[in-house]
Amino acid sequence: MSALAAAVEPARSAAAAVVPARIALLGTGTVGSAVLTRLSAWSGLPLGKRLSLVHVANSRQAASDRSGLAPDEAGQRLMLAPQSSSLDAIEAALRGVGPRIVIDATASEAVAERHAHWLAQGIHVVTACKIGQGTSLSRWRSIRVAAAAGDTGYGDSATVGAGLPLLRSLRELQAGGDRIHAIAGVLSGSLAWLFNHYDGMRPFSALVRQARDAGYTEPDPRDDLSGEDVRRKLLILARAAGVELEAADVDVTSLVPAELAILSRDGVDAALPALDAPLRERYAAAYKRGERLRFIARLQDGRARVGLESLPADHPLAGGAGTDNRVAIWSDRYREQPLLIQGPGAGAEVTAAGLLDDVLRIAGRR
Ligand SMILES: NC(=O)C1=CN([C@@H]2O[C@H](COP(=O)(O)OP(=O)(O)OC[C@H]3O[C@@H](n4cnc5c(N)ncnc54)[C@H](OP(=O)(O)O)[C@@H]3O)[C@@H](O)[C@H]2O)C=CC1
Ligand SMILES: N[C@@H](CC=O)C(=O)O
Repeated sequence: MSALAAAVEPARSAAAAVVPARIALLGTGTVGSAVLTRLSAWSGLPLGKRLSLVHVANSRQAASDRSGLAPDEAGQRLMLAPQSSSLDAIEAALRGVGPRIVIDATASEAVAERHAHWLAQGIHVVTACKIGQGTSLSRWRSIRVAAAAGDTGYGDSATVGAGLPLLRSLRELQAGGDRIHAIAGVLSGSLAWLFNHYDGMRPFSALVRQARDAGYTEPDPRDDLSGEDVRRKLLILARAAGVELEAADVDVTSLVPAELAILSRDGVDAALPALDAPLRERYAAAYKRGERLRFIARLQDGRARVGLESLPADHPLAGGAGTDNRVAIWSDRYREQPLLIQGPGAGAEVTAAGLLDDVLRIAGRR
């Protein structure tokens, strides 16, 4: 063996000896399916060898295999699975050597309620769901306490900006000694898409259906239209910036008329046209002034608000296309001109990529 080969060999066998992280994926809808697609593209590649999918579940069924489920067969295995879905089954399914990671690709309160428990048990959590960190302050605190107690990671990149480097930038600025002064911007991918496409001619409700079918909205699009999804994202950003707000501290102006808000989920689609007349009026008024409608979140001096604003066409927050989020951050070093972060803020592929970035970061923590 040459000297070079002898030097390379131990490094190779150390890499080969890396124990893959064991993954439980919860949710196989828009985002969960894209996670499976991305994982299956890594089959046989070095990235894929670092991860072993041992459990997949939706709200109805679950499939587990300690030796690993092939991601491209997981959907089929789930359909044929005799096991009904239970959050109690996850710890047993993840048992074994190597880091254990739950990926939460649901919008489920019950799953979010378990985050702290898993973290305290030594199971890392990576989530696209904002309910864990973006609702009550007590739940946000319990997640942080549990992660410290369990020495576990909480991957939240996908919760705001669908994986855009927003939370990461806030944390890095503070780690570098900056205080965060203010945050303002478009935090909803679906509302960005809607107001980038709405021209006052087509009914707004038809666009909402299109955004839902493209996978940009929450499972219930009223969670976007009411501003609730943006409230959660602003709370996550604010708390990460050291401003520990309660949900009620955010002043939210909803786009959902009362007659739509009171319906059960089954009745929503048929009632969406209730949005059309009020939004046509808002659009016409903005158009007359040469302005653009944008759904904006603002945090400044401990005050937070979320709602539709009419902005001059050349306003820094009026730009962007498609589902673009566009967020300005003012801090000690970005005092006059803010740091501006822009990019797609919704969609299955970017969100799945954001989730798996966090998974790989955590799996590499050893
Ligand atoms: N869509 C996007 O662009 C983005 C979404 N997100 C977040 O990702 C999450 C998922 O969104 P999306 O994929 O669009 O939603 P979907 O409605 O398409 O999928 C949700 C999935 O969660 C499953 N589920 C519900 N409860 C449970 C449970 N107790 N155990 C296991 N699985 C469960 C559902 O099961 P079943 O199929 O049986 O109903 C479904 O498969 C949401 O929290 C959303 O806010 C974040 C960033 C971007
Ligand atoms: N429904 C959300 C999806 C991403 O979080 C949005 O529209 O931004």
